[in-house]
Amino acid sequence: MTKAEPALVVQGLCKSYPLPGGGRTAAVDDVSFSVAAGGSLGVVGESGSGKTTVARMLVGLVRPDAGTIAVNGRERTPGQRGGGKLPGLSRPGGGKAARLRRAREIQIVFQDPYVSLDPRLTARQCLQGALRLHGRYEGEAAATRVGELLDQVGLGKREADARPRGLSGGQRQRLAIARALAVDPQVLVLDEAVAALDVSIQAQILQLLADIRRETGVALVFVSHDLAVVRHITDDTLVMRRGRTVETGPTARVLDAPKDPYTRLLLSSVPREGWDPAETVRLRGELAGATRAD
Ligand SMILES: Nc1ncnc2c1ncn2[C@@H]1O[C@H](COP(=O)(O)OP(=O)(O)OP(=O)(O)O)[C@@H](O)[C@H]1O
Repeated sequence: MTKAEPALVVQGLCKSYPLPGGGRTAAVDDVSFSVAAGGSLGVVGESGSGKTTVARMLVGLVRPDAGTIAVNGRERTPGQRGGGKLPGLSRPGGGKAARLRRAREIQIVFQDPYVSLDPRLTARQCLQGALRLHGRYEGEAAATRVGELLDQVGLGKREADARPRGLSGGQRQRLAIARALAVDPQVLVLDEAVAALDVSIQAQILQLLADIRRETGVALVFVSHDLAVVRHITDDTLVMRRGRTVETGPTARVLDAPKDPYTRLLLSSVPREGWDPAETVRLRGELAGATRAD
C-alpha cells in the first residue's frame, strides 16, 4: 500500500438477493478495502464470486444492504438498510445535483462499450454530451476539452467523427474510457474492461490505463477474472470467493506467494508451460471438501 490518503474507502459492504425457491444468497458479504489516490486495486475471483456486484455498488447501480463507500472522506451510500457510518463523515444528500456529483466521483467502464455507448452519437458528440450533462465546460472550453480527451486516449480525427459501429472494439473502449475521464473522477472502476479484446489490443488498453493513472492520479479498481491482467495493472489485489474476501495484499505477494488455498486454485487454473489440468481439478476437489467440513 502507498502512504497517500485513500481516495476510496469501502467498509463492510453487503448485498444479498432472493433465491427463486425462498431464502437469499449473499452476493457480497462484508467486503472492505481502500485504494490510495493514484493507486490501483485488482478484484479477482471466479464467475459468481461477487466482483461485478461490488463494482455496481461502487457506482450506485446496486444499492448495498449494508456498509459504506467513501470517496476522499465523503460517504456516498445514501439510504442503505442497516449501513454503518464512518466516524466524521457527512451523509450524502439526494437530488439531481448530488447524484451528478457522486457520478463525477466514481466512473465505470464496462466490458462491452457497444452496450453503453449511444449508437447515434459520434465520439465527439458522446464526449460533448458527458461534459454538458455535468456542466463542466462550455463553448470553446468544451471543444478544447473534447480534443484533449480524444488525444489522451489516442483517438484521431477520423475516430472523433465516427459512430460506435465505425470504431473497432479497442477504439470503442478508448472512447468509453475518455467519456469516464471527462468528469475528472477520483476513482475509475473497470469491470472486465479488456476481457472482450484481442490480447494485443488488451495490452494497448492496459498501457493506456497505466499512463492515465500516472498522468491524472485517478485511482483504479480493476475487476477481472484474468490474473495476468491484474498482475500488469494493479498494486494490490483482493481475492473474492462466494461474496467474501479470502485474501488481500500487494499484487506480487498475492500472486507469487498466495496464502489462501482458493487463490492457489485460481493461479493453478491458468494454462502455462507444463500445466496439468488434473492438478487444478484435484485442488478444486480438496477445496470443496475443506469448505464442506467448515
Ligand atoms: N440481480 C441479481 N439477482 C439475483 N442474483 C444476482 C443478481 N446479481 C448477481 N446475483 C448473484 O450474485 C452472485 C455474484 O454475482 P456477480 O455477478 O457479482 O459475480 P461475478 O464475480 O461478477 O461473476 P461474473 O464474472 O460471472 O460476472 C452470483 O451468485 C449471482 O448469481
